[in-house]
Amino acid sequence: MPTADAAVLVESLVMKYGDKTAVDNLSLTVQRGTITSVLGPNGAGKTTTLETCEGYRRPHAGRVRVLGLDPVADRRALLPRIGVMLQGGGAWSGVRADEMLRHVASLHANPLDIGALSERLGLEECGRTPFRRLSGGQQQRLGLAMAVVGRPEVVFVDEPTAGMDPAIRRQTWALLEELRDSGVTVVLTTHYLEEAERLSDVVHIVDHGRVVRSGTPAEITGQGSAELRLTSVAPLHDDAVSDLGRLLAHDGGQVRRVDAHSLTGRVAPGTGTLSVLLSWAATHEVQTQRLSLGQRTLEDVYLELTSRSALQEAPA
Ligand SMILES: Nc1ncnc2c1ncn2[C@@H]1O[C@H](COP(=O)(O)OP(=O)(O)OP(=O)(O)O)[C@@H](O)[C@H]1O
Repeated sequence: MPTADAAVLVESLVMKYGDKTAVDNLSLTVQRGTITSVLGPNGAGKTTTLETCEGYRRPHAGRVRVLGLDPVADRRALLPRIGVMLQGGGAWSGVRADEMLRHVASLHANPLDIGALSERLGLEECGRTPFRRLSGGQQQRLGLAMAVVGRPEVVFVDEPTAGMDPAIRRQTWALLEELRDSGVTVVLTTHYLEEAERLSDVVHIVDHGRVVRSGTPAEITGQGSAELRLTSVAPLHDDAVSDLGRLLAHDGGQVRRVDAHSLTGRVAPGTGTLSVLLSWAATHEVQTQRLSLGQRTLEDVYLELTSRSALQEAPA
């Protein structure tokens, strides 16, 4: 992946809070004009990484560049070119929503039309409400408006749709997609994996302060292969399981036993696999209690990558 002209470049970043290493040699690249999601469990180091890109924190080791600039040393040059939506809104508690948005707009040379943006994000109804009195979803919307009003080249949005109702969440997706389509780079974190899968051009999955998988959602979910899950009423014979493995291997598939009654596998999608399965079940007299053959989701892969370590850490 080319990195020279990247919107965001994070190289071997290390961030510590006292003795605790929150970000542990993390590297990632965000290409211009993409929606790139940084995903990971609570405490994985996503916010710390974003805050370092935004210039709020100085790297303990490693290098961060945003639009080719150092977010700390070149802060004055970079600030007008980026937009930041902090977790929890980031506005002053007593200030009215419309005043806050006008104030942020006034800091930029060529801001978006405030009326249109407020309408777009359903903020007109609460313009006169002090920030602390806004609902959680309204605070999020105001935070997003403040991040994008200055027409940034790169916008960092930390959990933008947390607390939003489904309709507003969709409007927010549309706004982020429009920004991307107009050339803006969007870097976001979210715990909604369906949202990440739908919106992102590229996804970085972070766990324990490191990137554990990067790619497009299609690459990560392994489009081109399907997930097989089968549970039999009676225990499955070893012969039957290895026979199925042999049959599906012709199309590059593989299966593995989960327990006495169940198996799982990565197989070629389509009717060929289905007919192999049906004739195999007839040959070995396997009566299926459950049989599913479908595309893996980003959530499946995410849980596989991150729950393994969560389980290892769980107290005995
Ligand atoms: N100011 C701080 N002081 C001490 N420890 C901190 C501080 N901020 C974050 N941490 C710790 O650093 C680690 C990474 O936190 P971070 O907020 O970056 O994670 P995250 O991936 O954004 O999590 P979440 O999904 O919950 O927002 C966590 O263990 C957290 O407790």
